Amino acid sequence: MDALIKSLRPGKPADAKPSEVKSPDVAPETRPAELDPAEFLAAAVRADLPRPSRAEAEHAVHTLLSYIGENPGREGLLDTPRRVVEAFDELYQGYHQCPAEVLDRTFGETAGYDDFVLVRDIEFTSQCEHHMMPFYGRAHIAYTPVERVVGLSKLARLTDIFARRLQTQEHLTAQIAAAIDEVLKPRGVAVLIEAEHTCMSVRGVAKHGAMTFTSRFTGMFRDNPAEQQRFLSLVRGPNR
Ligand SMILES: Nc1nc2c(ncn2[C@@H]2O[C@H](COP(=O)(O)OP(=O)(O)OP(=O)(O)O)[C@@H](O)[C@H]2O)c(=O)[nH]1
Ligand SMILES: [Zn+2]
Repeated sequence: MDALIKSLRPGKPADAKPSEVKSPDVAPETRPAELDPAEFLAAAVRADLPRPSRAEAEHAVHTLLSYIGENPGREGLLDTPRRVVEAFDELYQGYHQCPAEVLDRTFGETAGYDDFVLVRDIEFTSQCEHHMMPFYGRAHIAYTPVERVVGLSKLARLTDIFARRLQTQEHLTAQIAAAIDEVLKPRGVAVLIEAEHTCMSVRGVAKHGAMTFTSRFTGMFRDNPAEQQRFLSLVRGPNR
């Protein structure tokens, strides 16, 4: 796996802008610049980069409590900075996890299986990068394997790793598809995500129940409208 991640890091200079970095094997038009696999397939937190201490993070929560008009010294709030930082550790654990590793274990005994594999209704909760408020919903993921298949739970684990980072729904959708494409090299990937954003239901425009749909199709799903339609009808069809 290390070799895979290393092979995806084409000696990129630390200060290069993403737009200046070229992935060697992929035509530029097939993948947006921000989806450089060297960036998103490894764990995002690097041991060699300095991070604020836990005490500093708790102090920041203390400051926010004062900012909203609270008294951080009252009994009910004494442990709140610790709890909030622990909650952040949980909600943002995806920064410490490696998407490529999750897809590393594959199985070859598929009896010549040659159709797509669809895992529907993968529940997730993520945090929007604009407001740091939750958005939650379901991801539907299909891929058409070439010889080897991945464990089904790994598609859900992959979703969680990317969801447990600050995200936009579009970025989450694209990253899931790109990771599967990059590691499994399937004949195609289809990802559909439906989610409700609390930043537009409990604040701001306050529209409860508005659902956002995003999709990403690669390979045979992008090139063959019939396959795309078959995926969509299994995900959204009358048998639900
Ligand atoms: N495209 C996209 N937009 C998102 C996502 N999550 C939140 N947003 C939007 O991000 C936008 C941020 O808009 P801004 O005008 O900068 O921020 P704001 O003043 O808080 O906007 P309002 O939410 O309209 O009050 C809002 O329209 C949000 O609805 C997402 O996953 N994808
Ligand atoms: Zn938001």
